[in-house]
Amino acid sequence: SLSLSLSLSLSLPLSLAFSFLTSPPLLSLLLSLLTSPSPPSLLSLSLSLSLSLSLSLSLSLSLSLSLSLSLSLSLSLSFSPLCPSPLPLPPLQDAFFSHPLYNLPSPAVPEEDWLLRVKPKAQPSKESSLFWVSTLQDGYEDVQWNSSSSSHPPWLRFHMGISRWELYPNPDPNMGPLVQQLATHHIVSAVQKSGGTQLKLVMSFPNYGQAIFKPMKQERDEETNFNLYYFSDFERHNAEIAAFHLDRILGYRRIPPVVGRLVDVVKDIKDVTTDHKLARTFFSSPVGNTCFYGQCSYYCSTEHAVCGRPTALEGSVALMLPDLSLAIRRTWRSPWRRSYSRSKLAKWETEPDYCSTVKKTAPYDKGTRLVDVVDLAILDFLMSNMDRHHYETFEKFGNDTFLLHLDNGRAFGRHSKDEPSILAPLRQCCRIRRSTWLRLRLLALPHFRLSDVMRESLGRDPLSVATTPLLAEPHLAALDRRLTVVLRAVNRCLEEKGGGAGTMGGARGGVWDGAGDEVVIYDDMS
Ligand SMILES: Nc1ncnc2c1ncn2[C@@H]1O[C@H](COP(=O)(O)OP(=O)(O)OP(=O)(O)O)[C@@H](O)[C@H]1O
Ligand SMILES: [Mn+2]
Repeated sequence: SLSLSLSLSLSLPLSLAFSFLTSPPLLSLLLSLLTSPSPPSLLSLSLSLSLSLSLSLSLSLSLSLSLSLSLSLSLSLSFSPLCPSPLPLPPLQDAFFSHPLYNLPSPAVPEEDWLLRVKPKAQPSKESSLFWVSTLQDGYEDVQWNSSSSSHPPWLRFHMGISRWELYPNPDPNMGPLVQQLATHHIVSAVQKSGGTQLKLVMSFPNYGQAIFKPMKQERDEETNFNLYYFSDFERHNAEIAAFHLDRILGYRRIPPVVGRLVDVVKDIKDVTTDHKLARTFFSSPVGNTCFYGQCSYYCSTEHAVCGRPTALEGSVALMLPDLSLAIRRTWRSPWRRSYSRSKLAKWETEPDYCSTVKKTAPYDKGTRLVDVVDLAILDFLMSNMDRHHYETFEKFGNDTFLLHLDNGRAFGRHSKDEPSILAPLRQCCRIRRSTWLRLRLLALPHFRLSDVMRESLGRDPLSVATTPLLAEPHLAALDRRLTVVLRAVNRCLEEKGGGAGTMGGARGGVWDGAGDEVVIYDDMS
């Protein structure tokens, strides 16, 4: 079944097999079939099952049925109990992202630079369809997911759009529908995600999409206790959301989409979970709120439970990357990793010439890897994330590829203080991509001010449409302050190295010839 999955034929039986493999519960599978919006016959079935359906909804649904399948898909979003109607999200494209610096000419993506490929005429094997017919008699046979991308659900279109240099393009017409679904789609299953230190859940949607849910643990305007080490800090759901926006505004596009969402602890988690260990940790607090704490190595105890009000719980929902069986990821230890000890310092903190060693070490001695680590350091400095011990890449692309910026929950903990050491890669190596540098300078201009662009961008998150801003104003102000620190660091490098801006011949992925150790600006634009 692994080789079948690899062919990614996108037929329903196969994706069923797939979702069965990735999320064990058969029950949720049945449920997802019932609520699957794809085939009209099934849709009406799920309609008749739904009690809370209003007249206007069924009207618009039948309308959309005659129009197209994908339309009915987005309409079924309104089933979520906490979101009675689709949120009025403004269009995601705006003047800012139309700027030429966000639309650099790039050659067409060669076939081998896509992470996943659809086999155009792949048919499910007899064996696998028979296997599924036995349990799910009628229903899915009519479904035709073909290679035309308009028939794919947004999460799948996102997966199909991942390439060697970015997770998604700009502009991305798929981003709106994808964000909308993450924010409103019916949750058919929620189980604890294994691995990692803090509590998080994997949620599944009726169209087989999956997402990682991190619950709110800290109020948005709360600052992290100054006596707390970065490695014992809480993870913040709004940091995950804000990091996605910031990464996109910096023009990186290396963080999977994350949205804010209010879930119902009972209906969306407790009632649908097949995770017995998780289910056992639910309880009612003294004031009658429903709480749970799960099982993990930090903060998973009654004292650190997450609680609904009385059942509504805020959290971040991050789209899951393609399953590891389809796209293996490689984990790299960051050369500027902290010691994760209260008493020890890391090598880079004591050796002033640390970067010259890194520059000679593979894979940092060639290509874009070093400037990509600098890009990541800039993102982390802006949001004050000290917890970047590792980063990941897609194995398929070898060393010439972008870095995934996953796990940003410990960012945006403090606004009143900057952490200069996070910028060490930039300060010590004195190298930065030209495109990054130019975009940073753009974001320092009064009419494109970083804090303003962030405020506007975050304002489009479904959660801030519904409640209060996702980042408190002092955090936004800190972004502008830190941006000037980054630009000053680049200027200092240029002064020290005699304005050593030069072309290195190689554009994206070009081979670093090692000749220009003095070059500050890595030319990725020629
Ligand atoms: N959007 C995603 N899609 C798929 N896998 C993901 C995604 N985000 C994170 N992961 C994987 O899950 C792992 C744990 O997630 P994350 O790092 O966010 O949690 P954590 O509790 O902070 O973990 P740790 O304590 O190890 O840092 C990551 O190392 C990554 O491999
Ligand atoms: Mn982490």
